[in-house]
Amino acid sequence: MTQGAGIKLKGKFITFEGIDGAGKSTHIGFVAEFLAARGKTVVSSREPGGTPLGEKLRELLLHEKMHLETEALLMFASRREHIAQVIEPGLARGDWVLSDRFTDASFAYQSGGRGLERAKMEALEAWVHPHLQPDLTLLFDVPLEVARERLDATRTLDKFEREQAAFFEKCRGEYLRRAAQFPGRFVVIDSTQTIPAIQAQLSKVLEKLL
Ligand SMILES: Nc1ncnc2c1ncn2[C@@H]1O[C@H](COP(=O)(O)OP(=O)(O)OP(=O)(O)O)[C@@H](O)[C@H]1O
Ligand SMILES: Cc1cn([C@H]2C[C@H](O)[C@@H](COP(=O)(O)O)O2)c(=O)[nH]c1=O
Repeated sequence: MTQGAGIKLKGKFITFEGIDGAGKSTHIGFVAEFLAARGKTVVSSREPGGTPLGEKLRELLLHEKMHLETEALLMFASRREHIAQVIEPGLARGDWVLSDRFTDASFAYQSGGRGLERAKMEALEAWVHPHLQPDLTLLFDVPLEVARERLDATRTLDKFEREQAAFFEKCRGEYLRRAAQFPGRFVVIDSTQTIPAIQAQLSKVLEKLL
């Protein structure tokens, strides 16, 4: 059970991670329906974003050039608001909170991809959510050529999605490093599988958490 500082958090917190185009957003709806069908109240959200202020920060983060440390700080500013307004109130009510990305994305993108020292990221994490970690992190893992093909087929690319292959290799590497560091909360999903095969795997993982 996730614990806040002195606050009993009764719900469960599940995060969805992966490089852009890995397929995580595709599966959030499935997980929400799976849990709702089993009587859970589900809150689905995303980062950066998830609150009115967070969505404004998202626009800046996805479309404006900025210093790397500004980018990291704004990611955590959006997160602080998201935790205060959405994540902790939801968990305190006993809801299941699903977030399309959380702090692992900052490690993957700002540290892995862009090279910001991990110690700075750890300091921000310790400041912004010292007592909160996901109960489960689903890491959708794909080779970046597959992710790129999926993105190119579907949308206009934002600032991150326009990055070069080497950037995404480093993001993916950092995600996999964190999955190895925290095996108790990460489940790595081979996202080259078909959508039904992934949903079957997700069902088994979720059954264990119910
Ligand atoms: N397992 C899969 N097989 C084939 N296509 C998939 C699979 N998973 C997702 N897709 C397709 O790939 C595209 C990107 O998926 P999705 O938007 O879920 O990725 P994402 O990881 O959330 O990307 P981003 O982080 O950039 O939002 C979508 O068109 C989706 O239908
Ligand atoms: C939370 C978070 C996100 N990012 C990046 C990762 C993605 O490229 C975008 C968000 O877009 P999505 O389509 O909603 O996945 O933001 C990041 O660099 N650092 C973070 O902490």
